[in-house]
Amino acid sequence: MPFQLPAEFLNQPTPFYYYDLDLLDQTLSALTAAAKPGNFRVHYALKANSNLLVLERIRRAGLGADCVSGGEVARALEAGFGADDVVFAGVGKSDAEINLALAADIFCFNAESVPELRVLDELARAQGRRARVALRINPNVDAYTHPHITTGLDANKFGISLPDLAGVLEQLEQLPNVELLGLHAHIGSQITELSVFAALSRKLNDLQTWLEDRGYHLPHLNVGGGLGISYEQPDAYPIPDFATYFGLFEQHLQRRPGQQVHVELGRSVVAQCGTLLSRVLYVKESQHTRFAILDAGMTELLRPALYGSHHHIQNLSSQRPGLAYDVVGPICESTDTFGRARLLPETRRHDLLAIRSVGAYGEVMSSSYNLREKAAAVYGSK
Ligand SMILES: Cc1ncc(COP(=O)(O)O)c(C=O)c1O
Ligand SMILES: N[C@@H](CCCC[NH3+])C(=O)O
Repeated sequence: MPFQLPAEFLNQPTPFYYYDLDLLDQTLSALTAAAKPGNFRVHYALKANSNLLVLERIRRAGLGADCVSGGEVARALEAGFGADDVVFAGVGKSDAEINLALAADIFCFNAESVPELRVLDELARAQGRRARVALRINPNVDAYTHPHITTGLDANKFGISLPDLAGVLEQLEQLPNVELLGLHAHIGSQITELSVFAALSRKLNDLQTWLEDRGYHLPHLNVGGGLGISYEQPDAYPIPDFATYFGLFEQHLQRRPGQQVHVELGRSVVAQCGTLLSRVLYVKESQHTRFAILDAGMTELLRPALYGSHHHIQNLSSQRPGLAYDVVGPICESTDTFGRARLLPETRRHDLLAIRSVGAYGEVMSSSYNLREKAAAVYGSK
């Protein structure tokens, strides 16, 4: 079914974000069925979308929270996630953020370097606590995704590279206020070549054997997130292929007896339930190009400007014959473009356009550049 905006929102001032909470619930049901409760512990990555109404649905579905800042840890707790369901990742955690998470007694820090482990040890001692950690390793596995959102290659800033791991474990022995719970890896986002998760599993299997040879038996293994969605055909594929994703880990990851496997999915949970609604301000015909100039821009949705990413665009007001448009925003930047030569029904001033698949990394990445006001969010549910 192509996207339809519920009638109650037709007069809502644009631009605004619309979230289909029913689709979110259906996505969560598919996810939890595929994760077979007990087989995987799923932490939702708040960085994708941290709206409280969205978070509450996710929490009710039984997911934990994966946070990447003190603000996200605080938001997760506010949304009712239990501290023992919160993990805190990030290559540059500040002392204040670590202190907040320690005081809340969160489940685990995904730690990425020896300097960070030392600070965790020191701050935990000062609070009279122990910091539980998983070591984020950089497995050097290519995720075959956009280079800007690949995180698990040697060239990326994330994680501990494998040749350094022995040294890190040695240092860890000197840190009495840090407790090693497990390993963590995240190789990238918007992954559609799913065989990379089999490659990641094989790397982790080898690593576990290497660790066991040195006497380490770790109760937790976190394989990160990254499952991609269909930006091209959101109506044909509204719910990502969770069954294949979890199936690959079931098949290839050698889980040790009693070991808990964690995943941190963001985009695949929320992307398809969000739509950005915008009205056409002007249609401008230049020598070579026909522009549809919208009242939404890169301030509301940065992904096309940042990564050249594709979002499906629909004109909800017009059934007229099609024409090609460059769909652009009002911001004073040439990259403020949502799509080039897009075929749309003939488009006129005040037509309502829907930019699809923006529930993840949409509203959270908005800015006030050009002193723009933040777009509203509205929620639909039958
Ligand atoms: C460490 C970490 N975990 C989880 C995620 C969530 O990834 P995704 O939204 O692709 O599922 C990200 C983002 O790429 C990340 O950097
Ligand atoms: N913000 C990115 C993904 C980065 C994920 C976080 N490591 C996107 O819009 O696709």
